[in-house]
Amino acid sequence: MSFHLGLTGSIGMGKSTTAQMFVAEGCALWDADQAVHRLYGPQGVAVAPIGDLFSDAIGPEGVDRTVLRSIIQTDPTALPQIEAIVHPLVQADRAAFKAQADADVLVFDIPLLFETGGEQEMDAVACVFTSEEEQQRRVLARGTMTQAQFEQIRAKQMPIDEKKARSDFLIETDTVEHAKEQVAAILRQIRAGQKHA
Ligand SMILES: CC(C)(COP(=O)(O)OP(=O)(O)OC[C@H]1O[C@@H](n2cnc3c(N)ncnc32)[C@H](O)[C@@H]1O)[C@@H](O)C(=O)NCCC(=O)NCCS
Ligand SMILES: Nc1ncnc2c1ncn2[C@@H]1O[C@H](COP(=O)(O)OP(=O)(O)OP(=O)(O)O)[C@@H](O)[C@H]1O
Repeated sequence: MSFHLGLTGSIGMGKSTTAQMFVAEGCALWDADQAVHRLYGPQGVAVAPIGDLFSDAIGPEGVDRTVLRSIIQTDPTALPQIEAIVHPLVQADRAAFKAQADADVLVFDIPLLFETGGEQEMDAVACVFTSEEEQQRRVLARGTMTQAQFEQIRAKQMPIDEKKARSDFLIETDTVEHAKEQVAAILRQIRAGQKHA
């Protein structure tokens, strides 16, 4: 039986970067945002149902995220409708991964883990965190979201302090080296059969 570790945190706090550190230590990874990318891609299963609601958001590459971000910004009903389409498809993708994954530790990178009750499927949860100032700096430095779009998404997420309080392990993403040390320590505990710090 493999160990199921949920990896969460707020937008831009370092989930994807930290997830790759778990992969480097021999874990198998499932990434919810990457699953959404597959669903939105040219052959993606979410393209047709999203197109039925927001035809402007469909282009030659599937769902156009720039258009979708601006629709979400101006129409408060848009994101719940998109989630109703996307979340069941993401859930099915995760089930397919679980059915075939072959590693002692499976890591599930899920930004909305607690918001969607996904922690119930996990043996433990690790939460990445950094300060809100650093979070904003990192997200805006990517240049994909405006400040207003970032704030709208952040406001939808559970506050980071609550995520931290509900997690078994914490990973501070202040430097890459520090995060790697924390990942290695967590895996030592899990592999030694100890869930809690
Ligand atoms: C809002 C969208 C257009 C932003 O796309 P973009 O390419 O800029 O960002 P990306 O997809 O990489 O997501 C970045 C981060 O935004 C946050 N985020 C994304 N969707 C949501 C959401 N529905 N609620 C709260 N936070 C979200 C997460 O922290 C995520 O890691 C896109 O994320 C989307 O279509 N989201 C709806 C599907 C969804 O709920 N995905 C979350 C994982 S299941
Ligand atoms: N341990 C770390 N030390 C320094 N910088 C980091 C660390 N981890 C992540 N970062 C930086 O923070 C930014 C966001 O990281 P990453 O994309 O991993 O976050 P995320 O939580 O997956 O984001 P999102 O929620 O938007 O998908 C990147 O620029 C990355 O280089």
